Amino acid sequence: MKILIRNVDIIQYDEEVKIQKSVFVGIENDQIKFISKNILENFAADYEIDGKDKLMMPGFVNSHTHLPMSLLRNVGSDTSLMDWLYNHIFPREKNMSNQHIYYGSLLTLAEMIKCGTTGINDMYFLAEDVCKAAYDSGIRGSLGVSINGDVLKDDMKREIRDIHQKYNGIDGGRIQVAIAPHAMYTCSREFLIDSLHLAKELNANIHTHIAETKTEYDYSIEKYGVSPVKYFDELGYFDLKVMAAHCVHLNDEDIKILSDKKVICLHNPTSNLKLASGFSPIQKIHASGGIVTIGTDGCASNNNVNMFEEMHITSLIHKGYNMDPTLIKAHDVLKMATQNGKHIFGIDNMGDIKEGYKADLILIDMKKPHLYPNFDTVSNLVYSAQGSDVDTVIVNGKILMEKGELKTIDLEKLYFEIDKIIS
Ligand SMILES: CSC[C@H]1O[C@@H](n2cnc3c(O)ncnc32)[C@H](O)[C@@H]1O
Ligand SMILES: [Zn+2]
Repeated sequence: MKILIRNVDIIQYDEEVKIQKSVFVGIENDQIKFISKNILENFAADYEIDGKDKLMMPGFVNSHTHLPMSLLRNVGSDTSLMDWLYNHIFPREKNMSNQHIYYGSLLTLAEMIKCGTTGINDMYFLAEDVCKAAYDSGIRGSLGVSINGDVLKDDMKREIRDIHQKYNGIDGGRIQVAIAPHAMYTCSREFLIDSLHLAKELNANIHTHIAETKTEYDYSIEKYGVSPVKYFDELGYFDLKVMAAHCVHLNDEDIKILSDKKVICLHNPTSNLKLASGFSPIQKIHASGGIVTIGTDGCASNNNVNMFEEMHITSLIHKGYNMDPTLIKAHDVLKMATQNGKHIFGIDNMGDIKEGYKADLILIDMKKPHLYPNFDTVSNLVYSAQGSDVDTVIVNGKILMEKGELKTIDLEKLYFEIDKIIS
């Protein structure tokens, strides 16, 4: 499939921020084939998009999500993490069927695509249905099969191997399967060691929650004599690629470990604010050369999956909390929310608008009162833009939304199916 986008402005921000006005962008299969002031003569497009008044940028990678939790949106609001999980969420999750997982995932994916997300890093149970929904939606996904308990039983291992076999690497690597032990406080030491062995056997990445609350940090010190980060490090986790959600309660040694071992720190500012878990020291992780990405967490602790909001909040809270307006600059936030997602997928040529890069990109409608006048495009995107400004979404060279209309998800049918299963 060849797509031609005419007269579009593009933003590139790998290093310096660069804007190119009114160019032609050609997409062939999953990649950006050319960016040019003139159309390539031998490029016979199958489909054309008018890019006038639109800005093309890389799509968002929502780096920590629990897709089916849209069906639990607003459950247990105004409680702490442990109260929320054990008294409100876990009891309801026990009753979730495969249908809840599939349609709940699809609902979240619809919301995500509408707000410009092109890649996700998820973890949930009954993950085969999450994988199916992600595959069907066309999004790029790293999908964690979530597990927890005292003993990693044979049936759990079988489930993981089966899902991995069925989905890992399909559609040219668009879908990847990870192993997701929930957290140190819901998994025994033996369970975590066995999960690590399984990840090594499958050559899979690991996605888990680390150091989210002070309660978890204190529990770790009391039970194991070390911080949660050090605990995972001593188990050998960081020899593999680990995607660590939250990373809020960290000491200086933890920050050095996370940065040295190239752990991908998944920052979830809204969830951390709503559950009052604390403020992750991302400016220190960033300054010490660590990898920081941004995620919404599940939409029951947020309560939406809009990455524009997440960027805005990331920038504001760290400035405010540290009383330093120079911290976490708009350019850094934009990279954390988009480009840094490439580390999750292990794909070097993604996260910028360049020839030869993955065609995971979005068009923003810049002709909006709240984006006028446009003196500083990066600040405009981080501080002023809204999810509803997203006009078109392309992933792996396939159009998932055009002019605000979803192409891979039938919303009316989806609402109908959801009404059936929740009634
Ligand atoms: C077993 S699937 C994932 C599991 O995680 C739960 N969850 C959602 N948000 C959080 C969070 O912020 N910290 C810890 N656990 C969380 C979710 O409800 C699922 O049970
Ligand atoms: Zn989470």
